[in-house]
Amino acid sequence: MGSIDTTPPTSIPTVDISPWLDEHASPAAKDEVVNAMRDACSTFGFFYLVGHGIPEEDRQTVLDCTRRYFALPKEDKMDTWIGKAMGRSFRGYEPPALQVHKEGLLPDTKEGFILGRETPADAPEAGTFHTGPNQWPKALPNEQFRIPLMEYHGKMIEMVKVILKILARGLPAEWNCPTGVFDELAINPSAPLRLLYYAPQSIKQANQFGVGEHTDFGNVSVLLQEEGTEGLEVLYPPTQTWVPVPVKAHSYVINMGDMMQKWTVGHYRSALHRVVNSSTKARYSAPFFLNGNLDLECHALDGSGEVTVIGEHIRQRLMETIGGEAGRKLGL
Ligand SMILES: O=C(O)CCC(=O)C(=O)O
Ligand SMILES: [Fe+2]
Repeated sequence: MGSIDTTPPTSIPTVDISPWLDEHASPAAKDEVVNAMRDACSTFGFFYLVGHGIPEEDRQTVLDCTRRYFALPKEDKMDTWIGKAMGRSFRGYEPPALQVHKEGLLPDTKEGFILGRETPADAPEAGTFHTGPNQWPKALPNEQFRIPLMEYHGKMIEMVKVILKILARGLPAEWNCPTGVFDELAINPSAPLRLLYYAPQSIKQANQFGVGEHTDFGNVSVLLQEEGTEGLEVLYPPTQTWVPVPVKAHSYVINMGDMMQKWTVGHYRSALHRVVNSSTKARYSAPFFLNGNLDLECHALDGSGEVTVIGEHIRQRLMETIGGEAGRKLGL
């Protein structure tokens, strides 16, 4: 029997996927990538991703767009208010204090702007859950907001497809899953990119966070954070300790969501995390969530029989954090 480690780790692991992307890398080097990602996702559920190939310039452009949006006057932001989004598409401005993650906590202080795959208003599916046209702020020229953000959004989907291929290879061999087991996830997926702003907090209340402790709902989350800021923490279950996740230059923070945990019957962990923002400095971040194709029926990969439809699962989880009247108004 192995001994239980009672020493909390000081950092989440780092996974370099450059050998996976390099056509000249050896099979052994690719296997090492698979093993590193599998170990990170089955212990922490979180890792720093490096060697991803997304140019730094693209990442900085997204953070510039985020700063630009939140510098707009309140009326301009409210012009894109999520309550004005088509049907149940869930796009646009999310004012502060919309989400409560746990009983006893005050609402999150963060505010956000949500965009996703562009579905024209006249498409038959427009206005169904998480599907529809984006709401773009009139005050920002397309070249300074819409165009670079949609380009980045497309790159995020492609990058997550690569991560899914690696994760598929890291599933237990006895499950006999094909290497394309996750491929259908990324076909017409629900894939929100959220621009987030955490206002400086001069007074920190013990029961209020930038984002209260929570797990992500979907399959794979890709977080871009601004360098020189801090606040993200991940719970390490064996010791029940919050491990800080400081920003590491040129990296993403990747984590598994609840749907991935359910689908893989806990092989990949969806870990609790939170953002403590007690800094007197503003903080910007841009998490991207690959929830996946909303109609997809996910059969538990160990063959045990449980079936979950992604759209239903995501809607349930959202209702738990944006319940009551606000949730009803947004079409949950
Ligand atoms: O802003 C961050 O660093 C993390 C945000 C987060 O956890 C979320 O939006 O789910
Ligand atoms: Fe999160």
